[in-house]
Amino acid sequence: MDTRTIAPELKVAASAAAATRVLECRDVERRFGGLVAVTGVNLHVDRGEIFGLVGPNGSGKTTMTNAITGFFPPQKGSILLNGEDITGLAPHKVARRGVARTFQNLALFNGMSVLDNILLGRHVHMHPSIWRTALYPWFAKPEEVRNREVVEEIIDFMQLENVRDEHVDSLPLGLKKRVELARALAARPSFLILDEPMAGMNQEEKAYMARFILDARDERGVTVLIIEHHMDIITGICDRMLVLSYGEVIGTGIPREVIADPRVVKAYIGGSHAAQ
Ligand SMILES: Nc1ncnc2c1ncn2[C@@H]1O[C@H](COP(=O)(O)OP(=O)(O)OP(=O)(O)O)[C@@H](O)[C@H]1O
Repeated sequence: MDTRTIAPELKVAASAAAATRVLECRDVERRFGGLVAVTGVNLHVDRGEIFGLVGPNGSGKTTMTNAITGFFPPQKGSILLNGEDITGLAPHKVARRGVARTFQNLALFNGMSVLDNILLGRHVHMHPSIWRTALYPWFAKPEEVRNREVVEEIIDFMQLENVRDEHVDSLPLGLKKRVELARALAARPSFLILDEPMAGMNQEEKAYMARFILDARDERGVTVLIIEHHMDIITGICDRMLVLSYGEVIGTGIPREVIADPRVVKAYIGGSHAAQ
């Protein structure tokens, strides 16, 4: 396209949109053997948004997060983070660009304390090599102090003071999920992907978790993509949402409008998850 034909005000608007766009997925497709897990998925998440990704079981939600974070890159399409193409970048490199995630199934280290689990979230910021640290330990000292400071601040933010020295395996599910969120936040991400952070929680635990997610956005400036089956949470905290069904987008926009869309209602009633 000849850009000279585009009106200046449109160019300004386009560059402003690009500046606020944290994540953009363009025409993403991922297959596993003959199975098309997701295809033709376009989505974007703007800075400061909480964006909901929903859909019945097997609709491709985790596949999308794995494509974004580099675990299973797309075979077609592209993924842009802050305007830069990160398609196919290794997971640790995506993490270094400020992306953190939690997992659908808890990925905590059971034999370790809450504090040590959260400290592991700092690994993306640990620079000295093992050899340098072993030979010249004073290099590592300031960094270790800094990591401890960050972790203490996160423990305070996530209200985990009372259980900081407990082994994570002794904690109830709601607290384990909170520790996982704390570990992700310890990386000081600018973009956070939460895969079913409230699965298995009771109403009170869900309300707490929703509060922490909102605070992470409001007080720490974190942009959030959340996969969640609880529709009350999606409508309660998400600015926008997108619905997948059989790997394709069937609805996107403001939650209260999207959940009223007949295609979305049908997908949920036909799927194994009823809208809750
Ligand atoms: N690593 C993999 N190897 C093979 N098939 C996979 C893999 N990951 C996902 N799939 C398949 O891709 C499809 C989409 O799965 P995905 O886990 O992305 O769905 P989902 O929406 O996250 O489901 P759920 O809500 O149950 O977590 C499914 O048919 C699944 O079996």
